[in-house]
Amino acid sequence: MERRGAEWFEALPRRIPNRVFALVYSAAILALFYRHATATTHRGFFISTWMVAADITLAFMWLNSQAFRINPVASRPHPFPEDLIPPALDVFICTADASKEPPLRVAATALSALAYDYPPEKLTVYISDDGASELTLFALVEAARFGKVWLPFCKENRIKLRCPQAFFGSASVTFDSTTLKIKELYDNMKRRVEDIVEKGYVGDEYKTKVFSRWGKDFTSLDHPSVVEVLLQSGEDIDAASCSMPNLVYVSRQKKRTSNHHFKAGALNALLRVSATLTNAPIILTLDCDMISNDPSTPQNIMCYFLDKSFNPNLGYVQFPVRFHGINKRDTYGSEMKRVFHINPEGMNGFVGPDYSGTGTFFNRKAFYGGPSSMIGPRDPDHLVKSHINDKAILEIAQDVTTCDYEKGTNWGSKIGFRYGSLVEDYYTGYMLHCEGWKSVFCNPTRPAFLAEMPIALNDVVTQTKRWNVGLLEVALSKHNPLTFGRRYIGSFMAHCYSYYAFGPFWSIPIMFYAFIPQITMLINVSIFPKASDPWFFLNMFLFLGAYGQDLIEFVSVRKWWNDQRMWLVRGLSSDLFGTLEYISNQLGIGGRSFNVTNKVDDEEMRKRYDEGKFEFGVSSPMFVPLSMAAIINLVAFLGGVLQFLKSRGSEDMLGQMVLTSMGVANSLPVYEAMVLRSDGGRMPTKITIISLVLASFLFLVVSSIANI
Ligand SMILES: O=c1ccn([C@@H]2O[C@H](COP(=O)(O)OP(=O)(O)O[C@H]3O[C@H](CO)[C@@H](O)[C@H](O)[C@H]3O)[C@@H](O)[C@H]2O)c(=O)[nH]1
Ligand SMILES: [Mn+2]
Repeated sequence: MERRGAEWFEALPRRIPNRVFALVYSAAILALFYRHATATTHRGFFISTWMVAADITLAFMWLNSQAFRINPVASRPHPFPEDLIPPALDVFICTADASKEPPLRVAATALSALAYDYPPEKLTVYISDDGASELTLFALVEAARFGKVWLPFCKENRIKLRCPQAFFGSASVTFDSTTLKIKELYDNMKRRVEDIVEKGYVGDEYKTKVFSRWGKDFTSLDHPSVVEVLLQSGEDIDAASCSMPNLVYVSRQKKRTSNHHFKAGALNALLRVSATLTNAPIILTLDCDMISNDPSTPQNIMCYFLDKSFNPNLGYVQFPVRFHGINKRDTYGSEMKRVFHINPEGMNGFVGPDYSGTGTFFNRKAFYGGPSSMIGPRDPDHLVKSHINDKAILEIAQDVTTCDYEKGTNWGSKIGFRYGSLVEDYYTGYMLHCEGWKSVFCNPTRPAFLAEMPIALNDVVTQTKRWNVGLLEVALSKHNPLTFGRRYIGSFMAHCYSYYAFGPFWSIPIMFYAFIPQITMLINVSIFPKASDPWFFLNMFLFLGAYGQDLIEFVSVRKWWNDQRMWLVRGLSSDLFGTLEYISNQLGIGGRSFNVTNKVDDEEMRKRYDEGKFEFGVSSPMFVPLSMAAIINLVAFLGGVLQFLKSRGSEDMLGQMVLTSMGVANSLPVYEAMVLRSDGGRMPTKITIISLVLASFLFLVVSSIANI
């Protein structure tokens, strides 16, 4: 399964120590289970069972994670072969809710893609608006106009960051007279858009033909399909008399009664519209907050698709999702270094990285069956000859975005982006790999894209809860990576995918280790080996070994610390609640929904975030288990300190004390938010009280069954 070809790939040196460590660590795991099987302790049945379940889950996840570590490989970029003509490129940008995704931001993202250093007659930017918002459309109309000065300005000055919002906000800009003039134009545009957004509708003075569909019966949940060409290459000329690229606004038809399949459905609609209008062989998918940070990206990746010496079955090129606006200590571990940087390198050594949903260049053919089993369209290479603004063509484009179009077809099952999981990105990439497509991870020093992450804890865990529901939808389906996937992509890749799919199960060990050692220590029940027992060192080795390896891969101690804390926080919130939501969906209670991540900035909140404070603020039930853990750990810690002072049981309890101290250190921001803070981000008193009550209850329950 290993990837060959020295000129394209470079094996990373860490794979050797990784393999050695994996051997040692797996011996330690075996020893642990040997002890579980043979040791006679005075733990009760209930606690022993949960402990074994916790340790089995940890061992299973550890086994999965080894697949990422066994053969990490970096890709070597190749210069674009000069004698080749660049193919056409269709860029897909999705937006879904103008109240959570500010129209100005969507427009700025579109501008950053329109401004690519790419032949304008070969570049088309498609916006899919699942919110069917005239405000978003208005912002895009404004962007199309502003683009006519912005594009030549960027190209003449060789600007790299071509999202106007980010560019004017960055510290390195020198404001000469031209720059100031452009900034004024941008500010005017910004003001117009923000005024309209504030009003909530587009006034008559701005109502051009493109808004004609928005009428009385037009709502975001029920409306006909809209396809509007806002810029047309060859027709629209910029301020330097060069052609503009194409810009197309699409809002697929919606009916209350049909299933829209969320983002996957939106992307499939774009696949068909673009096949009708431009049919570029290469497609870039972007979220509406993912701006381009490097105008040469499309040129740079074409080598993978065009160079004959590279794998002809290349399905997609994945860039790491990198973020701007993350605070220095990365409070919520939002960088997701493991998911977006370390693990993709691990998969790059086999079939290739998973699909992250954004920052991905696709081979259009990958959406139509396996490399050797294409299932339509009849002529995937057809060149679109008519004008994209041609009336007949636009009618076809409208037709392919109606609710009924997909009925009785393979869309979402065998072709296009796949339906059935709320992580359509993960699921689609996985299915493409199973069909035989390969992918490649491209991680240039200068980030190709910059995205944003939520800055309130509730938004963070709500996002991961949705991911968890989607992951379980794959894990517990007939496409389970370990049974189905293994047959097509091999064991290593299957374990990589399994690592994510079963991620929500982290809550089994995390809940155990957050509550049980602490409560049992309070009632003087020892559950780990004594400090003088040689087995104690085994436990310490397993604990420190896993954490240590994680730290080494992370490099920055502070970021690592916050990242491991978020792992625990997720285990006590989104992993648990995601699993519960998945179960209730399966039972038919409550429908599946894609809760769009909030991208609106609150100034006060941003200030607190930049200071590194946790943002609780809202009374979210997901804060309850982690508050309970904070309380129980603190009480146990104080109790433990007393016991140690009296030097009673210190030998028996050392392991439990180590975990409790770790729990308290991790909970410091929770105590602060409960007691010390008075700002809007403090822990709501209601949550604190509920947690106190439930923590006491849990204490009573566990202490009464601890010896059973
Ligand atoms: O019905 C929907 C719902 C969402 N979106 C768009 O999907 C994108 C991602 O949504 P967001 O709320 O930002 O979700 P995140 O969890 O931040 O997104 C991550 O996770 C998603 C899967 O859950 C992937 O689709 C994304 O690419 C990936 O960045 C956004 O551009 C949305 O506008 C739609 O087009 N239609
Ligand atoms: Mn997002």
